[in-house]
Amino acid sequence: LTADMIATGSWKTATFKPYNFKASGADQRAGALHPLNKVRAEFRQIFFEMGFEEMPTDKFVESGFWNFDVLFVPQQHPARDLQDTFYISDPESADVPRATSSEDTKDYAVYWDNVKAVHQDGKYGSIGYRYPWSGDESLRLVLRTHTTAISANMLHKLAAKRGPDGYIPPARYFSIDRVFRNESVDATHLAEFHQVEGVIADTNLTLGGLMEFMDIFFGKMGITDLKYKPAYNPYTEPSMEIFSYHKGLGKLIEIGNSGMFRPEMLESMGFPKDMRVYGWGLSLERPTMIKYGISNIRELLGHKVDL
Ligand SMILES: COC[C@@H]1[C@H](c2ccc(C#Cc3ccccc3)cc2)[C@@H]2CN(C(=O)Nc3ccc(OC4CC4)cc3)C[C@@H](O)[C@@H](O)CN12
Repeated sequence: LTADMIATGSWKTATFKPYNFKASGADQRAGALHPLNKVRAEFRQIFFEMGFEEMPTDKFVESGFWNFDVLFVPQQHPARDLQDTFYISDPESADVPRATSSEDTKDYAVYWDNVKAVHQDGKYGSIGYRYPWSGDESLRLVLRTHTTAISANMLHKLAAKRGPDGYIPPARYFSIDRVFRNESVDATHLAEFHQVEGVIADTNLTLGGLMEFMDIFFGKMGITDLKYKPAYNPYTEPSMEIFSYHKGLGKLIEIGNSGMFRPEMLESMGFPKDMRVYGWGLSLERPTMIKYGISNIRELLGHKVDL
């Protein structure tokens, strides 16, 4: 039946086959939520219900100062080499760190000097790395290699806050966003991935408390029976790799990494010696690939082409 048949009246003499009301409709190319966004929403829900505040992660480009130096990562560390980190050629360098809003009352010159001192000469009881710390190196621009750069920026601001009791208020921050590593690409690794990171700042925090919190946090994702293995990060001491036995895969798998941020990082920011900060991280891609049975990480990118 066409518009023309109706207009000319020819429909009156035409023969039509009977309607098949049982016929299925045409394939509707309906949209669907991206698996990464579905897993991201699950993590965000868990963070929010556990009292975490989401960090602003809309800065992919960071200075070496925020991405490495404030985290007590020495300027000779291999993670800072070209084969691990994407450096930006234009602009050539970042501005020196400064307050970016009127309510930011931190003295960035003092912070800069503290970071330089703790690397170069040691400070706060640490012997430091004892090398000539370079301000120019610190101002080189990189694609952030981890969201811990933002965690450091948020913790630095927290150190200036005071609660009604006159002390720095406890805080819980999280972020889930893209990070960039100049790594060789394979079926499970791309030059970028989404890092999930949480930090908890408070007094009387212990390593046992971190393990207990990890059990609860990952338990909410159905990841149980965690095992902890001593590890090393320049910015956390002690550090632990987190493992879990995955029944589906029939093996122990690495779930993430965690630790207590070092005093060289926290006291440089102005935190008192009794303030501790938990940090932990994992990727969004790994749980998503396992949950949705995706074997090649490229399936998480771009259009899914039906072959
Ligand atoms: C360069 O690779 C880094 C990435 C990524 C990672 C590792 C560490 C951190 C961190 C951190 C940190 C530590 C201390 C303080 C602050 C942040 C963040 C991301 C994953 C971390 N990993 C990872 O996600 N593994 C994982 C996580 C969940 C999961 O769920 C399954 C349903 C059951 C399965 C696996 C471990 C490995 O995949 C590892 O090979 C790759 N890691």
